[in-house]
Order: sequence, then structure tokens, then C-alpha cells
Amino acid sequence: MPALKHWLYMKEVLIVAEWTALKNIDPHCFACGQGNAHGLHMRFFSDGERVRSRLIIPGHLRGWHTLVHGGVLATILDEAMSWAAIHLTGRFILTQEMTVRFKKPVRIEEEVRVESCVAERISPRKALLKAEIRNSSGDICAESSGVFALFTAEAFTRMNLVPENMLDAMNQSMWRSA
Ligand SMILES: CCCCCCCCCCCCCC(=O)SCCNC(=O)CCNC(=O)[C@H](O)C(C)(C)COP(=O)(O)OP(=O)(O)OC[C@H]1O[C@@H](n2cnc3c(N)ncnc32)[C@H](O)[C@@H]1OP(=O)(O)O
Repeated sequence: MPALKHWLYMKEVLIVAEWTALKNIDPHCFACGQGNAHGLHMRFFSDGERVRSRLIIPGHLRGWHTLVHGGVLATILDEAMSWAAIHLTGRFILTQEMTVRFKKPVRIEEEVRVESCVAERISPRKALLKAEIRNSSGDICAESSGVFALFTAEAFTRMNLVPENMLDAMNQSMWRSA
């Protein structure tokens, strides 16, 4: 294989290897459920330090005219921080608090990219997450930070939020790649 072709091939292999698709658990989740007819159908990828997703926000989620509703952007940020919290800390999570800064309008039907990471492991039970949404020009349109409560599988079971059989299934597959 000529050197340039080989280099491009290796680059592609590395890029694919760098960002691994994360396994989806709940098909009904508004943000990541692939079976939710009204949802955002987000799919997530991780490089081990960050989590990211690309999506086109459907027209029915608009606020003003062709602009995406701010609450929808907050949901996207919350979801991205949640997946980062789960995958990068290896814990079940609940969003405890979050702040959002809306910096530029986002248009419906435009591709956006969201990226998130753990900014600080505050304690064994708490982490600070950050996320940002960029438009197709690469501008940061919204950014967030949030405190997430972290739970072991046993502690999350005690919270009684998700049926135990579903939690078991999640616990077995959540930390693996798709
Ligand atoms: C594949 C991966 C993806 C999978 C798909 C899913 C996608 C993701 C879905 C994304 C969805 C998006 C995300 C969403 O939208 S999550 C939905 C939105 N968020 C919520 O509903 C959170 C509601 N808030 C609370 O429940 C509390 O405020 C929390 C729990 C967050 C903090 O409460 P706080 O800090 O004020 O604590 P406390 O002093 O009151 O404690 C009371 C008791 O609670 C227990 N307790 C509390 N914290 C922990 C802990 N960390 N480990 C173990 N136990 C814990 C413990 O018994 C404690 O008593 P003690 O024993 O300490 O004395």
C-alpha cells in the first residue's frame, strides 16, 4: 500500500477506534430512546475521556419560529452529562442540579454536536460534569455544568426508581460498548 494511502487508512482506523459507540439501554427515553417516536434519538460515543453525540433537532421541538426551544437544549446537555457521568465514573446517576448558558440561537433541522466530560470528582457520591453544544459552524451555542449524584448498583436499587430486573439488565450491559 502506498505510504499516503496507508497513512489515511491508519488514521481512519485510529479515529474509529478512538470513539466507541456506547450501548443504548432504554428504547423509550425521550433523549436517547431509539423507539420513542417523539424523542431526540441521541446516540453516544466515548473516547474514554469525553462523550459525544451528533443530532438534528426535529422541527416539532421549536420555540420561536425556526429556533430550538431552550428546554430542549437543556435536555440535550443533561443527557450528554448523564451519559458521561455513567460511562466515565461507572456509576448509576441522578442529575442533582444544572445550570445552562444559552450563547447563540440553534435552528431546528440543523446538525448540532454535543460533547461532555467529568470536570471534577467532588466526592465518591458526587461529580461535576460539563457539556457544550456546537452548531455546524463549530460555534458554542449552549453550555452547561451540573452536579450529579453517583450511585452504586446496590444504592440505586435501594432508591426504588427502576424495576430491579431492568436494573440488573442495565448493570450487565451499561458499561460495555454497543
Ligand atoms: C448506557 C448508559 C445509559 C443508560 C441509559 C440511561 C440514560 C441516562 C438517563 C439520563 C437521565 C437524565 C438524568 C435525569 O434526568 S435524573 C432525573 C432528575 N433528577 C432527579 O430526579 C433527582 C432528584 N433528587 C434526588 O433524588 C436527591 O436530591 C439526590 C439523591 C440527587 C441527592 O440527594 P441529597 O444529596 O440531597 O441526599 P440526601 O441527603 O437527601 O440523601 C437522602 C438519602 O438518599 C440516599 N442517597 C442520596 N445520594 C446518594 C448516593 N449518591 N449514593 C447512595 N445513596 C444516596 C441516601 O439514602 C441518603 O441518605 P444517607 O444514607 O446519605 O443518610
